[in-house]
Amino acid sequence: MQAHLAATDLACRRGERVLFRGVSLALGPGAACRIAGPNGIGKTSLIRILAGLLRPLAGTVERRGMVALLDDRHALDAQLPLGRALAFWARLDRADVGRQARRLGLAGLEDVPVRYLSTGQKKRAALARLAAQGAPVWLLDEPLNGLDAEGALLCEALVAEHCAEGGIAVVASHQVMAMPAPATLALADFALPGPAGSRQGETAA
Ligand SMILES: Nc1ncnc2c1ncn2[C@@H]1O[C@H](COP(=O)(O)OP(=O)(O)OP(=O)(O)O)[C@@H](O)[C@H]1O
Repeated sequence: MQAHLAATDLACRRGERVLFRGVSLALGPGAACRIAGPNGIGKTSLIRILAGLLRPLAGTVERRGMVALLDDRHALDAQLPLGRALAFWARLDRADVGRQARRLGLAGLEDVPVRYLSTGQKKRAALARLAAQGAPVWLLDEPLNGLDAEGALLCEALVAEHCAEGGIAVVASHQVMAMPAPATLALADFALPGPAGSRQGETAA
């Protein structure tokens, strides 16, 4: 089954604000797209709509293939040593997370409780799980946050390899990131006019 992710005419409302309207994209195997825009424009909201975690105000999303979401909720048990926290996902995903963890520079940290890891180490651990998981569709929300220069290069390499193997990557980031394809969706182009971007009389979906 070939990976596919398409969004048609999406609109998003958060609270009383309509953030954007008319967002569409269509990504097939090997495609990548960066969602760019300033703080608060709605990048995380769009990623969550694409993931199926947030209902759009309007529009539809079609997904084919397993979807993996990477955001600042790393889904690693804070009480467990890193090795055991990753082993949980290795069992669930039937994947070699250890190999990816070593690649991401986490060797030697297996016995350190997740709660003691630095921000960048936790992000690297989440990337290791993502890379091992084998999901064809990656949704990455600010993947470079917390990473040093070497970590950022590793993250870019993972995305490039994923797409070269036929995966799809959507990356929401206000930071410039090397992407395997030059496609950028500037969310500001779809933001509602006016200071609050709101429209009267609309109801939340
Ligand atoms: N649950 C919510 N209820 C009401 N408003 C919300 C909710 N979640 C987010 N918002 C608002 O929606 C807007 C967009 O938030 P979002 O996190 O999608 O933006 P972003 O582009 O990812 O921002 P950043 O670059 O700072 O991460 C913000 O103004 C935020 O306050």
